[in-house]
Amino acid sequence: GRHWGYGEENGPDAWHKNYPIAHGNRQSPIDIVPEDTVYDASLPPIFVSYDHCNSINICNNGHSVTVEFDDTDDKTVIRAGPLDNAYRLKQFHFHWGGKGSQGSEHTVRGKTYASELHLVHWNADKYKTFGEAAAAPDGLAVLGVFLEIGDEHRGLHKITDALYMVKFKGRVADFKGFNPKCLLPNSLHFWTYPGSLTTPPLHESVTWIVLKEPIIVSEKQMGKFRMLLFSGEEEESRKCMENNFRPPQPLKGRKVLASFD
Ligand SMILES: CN[C@H]1CN(c2cccc(OC)c2)S(=O)(=O)c2sc(S(N)(=O)=O)cc21
Ligand SMILES: [Zn+2]
Repeated sequence: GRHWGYGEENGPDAWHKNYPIAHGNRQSPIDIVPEDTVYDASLPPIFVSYDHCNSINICNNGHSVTVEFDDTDDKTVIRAGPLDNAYRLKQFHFHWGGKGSQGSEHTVRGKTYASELHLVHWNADKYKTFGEAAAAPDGLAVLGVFLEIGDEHRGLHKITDALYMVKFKGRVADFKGFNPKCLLPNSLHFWTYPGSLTTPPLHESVTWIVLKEPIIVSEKQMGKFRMLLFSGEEEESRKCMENNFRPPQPLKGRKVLASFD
């Protein structure tokens, strides 16, 4: 049937037809209003252990470009912060705009960024498989990092130089030994709130950890993401992969905690 996407017909406003949870009480992304967040001095810092990094491949899934990791043991995890367990890195991917500075999913007092990086982790202490965790209320933790246009980012080059290999939907290429630690900003100050996947199946299983400090990337590097296609090689209509972001969703009374004052 009609697969979900970001077009006129199958975009975020239509997702509720096949995924009624789209109108749920803990949907993501949200607009983060700093003055409405609650500073929680008891929130420990997040602890990122990405040292034994083991990326496997880079893939164009028709919605974004993802880098997948070997999550068969606790080599690459995040802990602490709002989390009660160690959460294993499964994949990271991006959302971005068509031009200028829209493209992020979370916004900060209405400000959009050019792109947003999502590092997707699952609670392997508590759940046996990723799929099981992805459907559980405390199953996933996604670390969100804003990308702002400025000077070029040295760590992002390895990614943007590999995008030509996965131009078309369905393409997968080897992409070993990439350590996403180089994509994190200096400060790990974060906002956190209970939310959902921002794409179908929209499971309300994500503890969101959104870093306040953006990383800086160049317009040229962002342009390389827009050379990706939503469509497969065999399709005649070639649609550039861009504006693959869901707009902010109702907060529905949720509290956003801040790890910093
Ligand atoms: C297509 N995008 C999603 C893919 N996933 C997925 C795949 C299979 C099953 C499943 O639930 C059972 C989820 S995922 O968990 O890796 C994520 S994380 C995420 S975001 N933008 O909120 O960070 C979107 C998606
Ligand atoms: Zn995402």
